[in-house]
Amino acid sequence: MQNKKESIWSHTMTVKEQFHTIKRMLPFTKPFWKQFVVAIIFAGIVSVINILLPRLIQYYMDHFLVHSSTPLSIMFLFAGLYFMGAILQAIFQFGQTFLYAMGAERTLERVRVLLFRKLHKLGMSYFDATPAGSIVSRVTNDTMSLQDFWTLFLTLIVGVFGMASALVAMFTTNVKITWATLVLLPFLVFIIWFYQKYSSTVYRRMRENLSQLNTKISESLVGIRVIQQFRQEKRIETEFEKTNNDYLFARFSMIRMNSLLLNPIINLMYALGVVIALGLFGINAFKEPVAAGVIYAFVSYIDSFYNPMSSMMDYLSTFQDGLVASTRILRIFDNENYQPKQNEKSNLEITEGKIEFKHVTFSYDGKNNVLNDINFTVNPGETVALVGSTGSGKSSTINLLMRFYEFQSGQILVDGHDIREYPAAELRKKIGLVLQEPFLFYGDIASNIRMYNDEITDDDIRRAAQFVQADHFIEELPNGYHNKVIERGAEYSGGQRQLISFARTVVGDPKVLILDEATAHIDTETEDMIQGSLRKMSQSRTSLVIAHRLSTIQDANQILVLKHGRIIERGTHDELLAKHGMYFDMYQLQGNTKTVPS
Ligand SMILES: Nc1ncnc2c1ncn2[C@@H]1O[C@H](COP(=O)(O)OP(=O)(O)OP(=O)(O)O)[C@@H](O)[C@H]1O
Repeated sequence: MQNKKESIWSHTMTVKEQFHTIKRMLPFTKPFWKQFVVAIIFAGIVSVINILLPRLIQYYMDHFLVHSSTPLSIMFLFAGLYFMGAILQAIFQFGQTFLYAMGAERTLERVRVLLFRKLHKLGMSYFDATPAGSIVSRVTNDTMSLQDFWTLFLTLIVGVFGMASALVAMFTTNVKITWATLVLLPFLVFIIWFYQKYSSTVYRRMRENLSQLNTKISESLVGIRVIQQFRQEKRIETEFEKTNNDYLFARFSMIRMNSLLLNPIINLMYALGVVIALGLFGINAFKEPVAAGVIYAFVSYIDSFYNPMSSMMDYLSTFQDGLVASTRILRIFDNENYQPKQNEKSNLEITEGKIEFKHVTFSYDGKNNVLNDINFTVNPGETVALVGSTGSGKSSTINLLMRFYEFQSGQILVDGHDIREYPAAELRKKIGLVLQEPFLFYGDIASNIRMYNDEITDDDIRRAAQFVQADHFIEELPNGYHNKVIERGAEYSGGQRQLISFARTVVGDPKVLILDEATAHIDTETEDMIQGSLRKMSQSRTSLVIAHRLSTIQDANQILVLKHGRIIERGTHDELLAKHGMYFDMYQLQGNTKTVPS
């Protein structure tokens, strides 16, 4: 859930933080620096042409237009020159906008790719702590905010060029009158300062409201079943309407502020500048005649001076947005919460499938141990079952073997070697995991079994499906193995999804098989059907099985009973029943009294 107090959007960045963030974002533009430099040079050329064009008109007015008999050829010459200048300006303007926008887009694309790459390197603990919605919003919304951020730089560069060149032109036209028109400058600076301060608050509020709106939408979509089941629609709708309303009012504030401060005030300042200039030129005219062309050029320069102001201010308002988005993105890049490290250079292979846990202790948060001094061995081909009440640490044990989390002390050995000594690919290939909630990808059944491993042939897929007895239902589908799988496999039953994931696991022929409540979603009939297959699968493989239904693990070579992260009992099914301990109680609770040995 989005916590209002913790939201990064509510934090106003100091100037030092802003500079630091910009400095860190700039290297992303490095591969495209040539485009940016050319775009900036073009922006300079556009500003120069912008100054030269009024000069041309000024020259024409003061040297030719004042005479009643200007030859047509001169008129055409100046018209032609002006037109060519305007065309040149348009070409450079196009080049500047195009090159800069392409550079900015490429930079965004690069940031997105690097971000996505980085996300896949992060460990599970990062994903435990960060809601999926928030990660999606970083890769999509935040990178989009960066677009405005980069555009602002161009707008600023173009604006500064435009204003500076206009100022130089004004000074070269009339120094005194230029100083007089600059009387308005402090007021302008005050408006910019005020706008920047007020707009960042308004935009921040808008961002926060939007973020809450997104959280509400994603929460209600993810929990749609629970919402409908518990008739929460009204409450969710009311909450959504309130958040939406807050967002609307935040936008109203923004519209009010922009409507007042952007164009009207800047236009007013421009008009005042023109009035001052014309007034002073008028006073000067009492002493000596003032050329009309000079007045025309000066008024044009005042326009060029004020014109970039509103677009610069407009982008300034989203500047904070871009900075905050950058900070959020940089936080992902800075995250050191990586997947546990493996020795990627080693050539070690898992050939036997022997698993040993030696004094393994583990905690998710570094404070509270969820596994304490875990010791057990699974010999090649053996099946070891983990049982225990909910929260006792069964899944955590498997999470360590799958290297989803790094453990704090002890050792996990595979075929006698430290698990860290194997390259990640070898572990993933030789240790097959079937999860409680099988996840299917968009595509078809074959691609979900093959998992984009080109070494796996269509025959392999068929054999794997037959092995887990998924072939019957797959072949009855309209397109068989090429039947479509939509997102998360929503069109298949829990049991069917489970069977597909079984086939996916066995097709790679792993040495070690890990089944986490693998039969939880399968009805009794299907379960009976696949229990045989599971036994077959386990025969040649080392298996570590989590099961709540104790009847399914009676044949295990060893059963480990966990409680509060410790193994409190171990032995075969019969040995444990004879102990009359926790396993015995659990077994009886499941209504299995008849088979309990006396
Ligand atoms: N990602 C996590 N972050 C922090 N704590 C966790 C995480 N996953 C599990 N835990 C905690 O670790 C302890 C052991 O959980 P674990 O999932 O291993 O139990 P389990 O025996 O598999 O339970 P169940 O049978 O309900 O699946 C619990 O107290 C749980 O709250």
